[in-house]
Amino acid sequence: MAFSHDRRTGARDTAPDARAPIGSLRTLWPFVLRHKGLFGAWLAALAASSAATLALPVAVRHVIDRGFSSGSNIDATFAMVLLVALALAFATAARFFFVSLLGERVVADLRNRLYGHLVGLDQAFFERSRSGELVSRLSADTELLRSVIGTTMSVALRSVVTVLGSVVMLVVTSPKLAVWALVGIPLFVLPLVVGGRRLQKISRQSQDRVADANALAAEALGAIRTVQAHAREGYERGRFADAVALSVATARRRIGVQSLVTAVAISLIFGAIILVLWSGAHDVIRGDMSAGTLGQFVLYALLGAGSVGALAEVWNELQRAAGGMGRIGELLDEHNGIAAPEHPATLPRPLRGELRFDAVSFHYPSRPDAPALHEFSLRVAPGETVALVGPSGAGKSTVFSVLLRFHDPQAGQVSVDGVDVRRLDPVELREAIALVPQQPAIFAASARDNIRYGRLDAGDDAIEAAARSAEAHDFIAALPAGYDEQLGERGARLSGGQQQRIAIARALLKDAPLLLLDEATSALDAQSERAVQTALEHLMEGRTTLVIAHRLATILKADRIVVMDQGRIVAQGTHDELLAQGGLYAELARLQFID
Ligand SMILES: Nc1ncnc2c1ncn2[C@@H]1O[C@H](COP(=O)(O)OP(=O)(O)OP(=O)(O)O)[C@@H](O)[C@H]1O
Repeated sequence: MAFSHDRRTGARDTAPDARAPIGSLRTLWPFVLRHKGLFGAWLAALAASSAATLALPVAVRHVIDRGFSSGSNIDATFAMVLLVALALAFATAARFFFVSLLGERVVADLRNRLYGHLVGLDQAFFERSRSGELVSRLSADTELLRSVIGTTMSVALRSVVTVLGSVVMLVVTSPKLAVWALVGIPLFVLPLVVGGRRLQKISRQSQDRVADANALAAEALGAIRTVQAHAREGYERGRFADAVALSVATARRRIGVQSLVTAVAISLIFGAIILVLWSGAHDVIRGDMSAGTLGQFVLYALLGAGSVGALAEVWNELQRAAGGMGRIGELLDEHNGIAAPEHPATLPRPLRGELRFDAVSFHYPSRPDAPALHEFSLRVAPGETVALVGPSGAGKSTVFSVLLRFHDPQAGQVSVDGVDVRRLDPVELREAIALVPQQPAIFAASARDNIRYGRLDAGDDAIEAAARSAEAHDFIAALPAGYDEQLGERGARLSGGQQQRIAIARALLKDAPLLLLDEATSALDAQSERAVQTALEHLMEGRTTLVIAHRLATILKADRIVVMDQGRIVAQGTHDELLAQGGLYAELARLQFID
């Protein structure tokens, strides 16, 4: 198993689950409270805009009753209406501004908090989760919450205020019609709520089908070299087309239901208005009510009904958001199994660089019955270079993992200069170790910044010196933009040997006393091979080195060779000694290092 290889590229997003307890949204509250000023400003703007909304029908009544008759103060009436409208405009703008900004700020805090938490979690967590899913929680779920705060929460509170306000004003305007309306409104809102629910369920299925198609595309595009090398473009086109067709079929059902709901909604709303108008018209004709009052009543009824409808919609959205928040909450609750002890020990300075493994037994959390290391004991003297060799799956990479505290062994002890690594802060431990993985991670940044990853405060001179020492200077200098050349995602613009030399330069810059080297298995051409070899020799100088060796040159240079099989050490010695013993090493040497 390659030490640095990341196999978790799961691109498939999990569909947000339908319902979750609204209570999980409470987790958001502390994030909102951090912006008390914005929150308060929003509430103030909300109060103002609701007051203006509720005043508008009264203004309209005045227009109808007095605005058209000569003699009354027509200018003053219209000026008042204009004033209410302007107040509504500005209060609404302010409300939108404050609540949207609040949403952005809260979501930004939440994303920072979540990402900060995630990058610090232990390897066991990353082994059981898929990186695609984590990214989707960081993006899709937090996005959901942005809309909750920026829109849903705003609509909810505004609608509650409007519903209550309209009910009061309906009763004030015409108690008799109010009874009609209060019985009628729920009757016509109910079918809409039911239809909305159903619509939402189908919508979700439809989104899931779109996500499936996207996941398929992401997977194929991510492995485009494999796809093309197998000449499977046609096959992939077919698979994608099938997924898209399925999503259209699901969308068709959604569109159908949506059309039906629209027809029912419009019939019901107009039916209700006509009913109220009809009954009110009789009152107006009899002279029991003014035309303006009827107008005012209808407007309040519309406002109230619209807000009840909005609340029903908001409820569904809140539940979706609660689902998102629930999943984020779960991630925030994940605790780091490899945390620093309360009073961490410190490593001696300068570090001598002695490594000890004492009867270390370890199995991966997902494989309790398959020990990856079995009573593994090894002492590496300061400055010594030990080569680990063994068949695939022997546990070589696992030795690195327990030393780096990516995992803690179930039994035994790992120590550096006599200090048990479990007593150290993992950050201090890892600062003392330079790791050159088999497949170095090259970031989508400049060559300079990629090397600087080894020591963030390194100056340009130090970076160049490290690159020279790593035999990387010449090829970097020959790039069109030199050290400023962007290396492309995953180092797409570099050869394998060049990527390795960048990783070596990074390790040289880090200048840590302990070196873990996972030699690449892939063969390089002779020239590149020699450059990498020279770079490695510079890197190993004066450091305690553990190297997972695949090349004879490296093995011959090591002070000692440790042969591993099934998590144990089966033999140790020099190349000649081990060859003379025969056994596993002789077999491996024949297959791997000696043509
Ligand atoms: N993350 C993991 N979860 C579960 N099991 C694992 C994990 N990583 C490795 N293993 C298992 O632990 C054992 C030791 O693996 P390890 O990667 O240490 O071997 P290796 O000697 O480095 O092999 P290779 O030379 O192929 O890289 C193997 O049986 C492997 O399947």
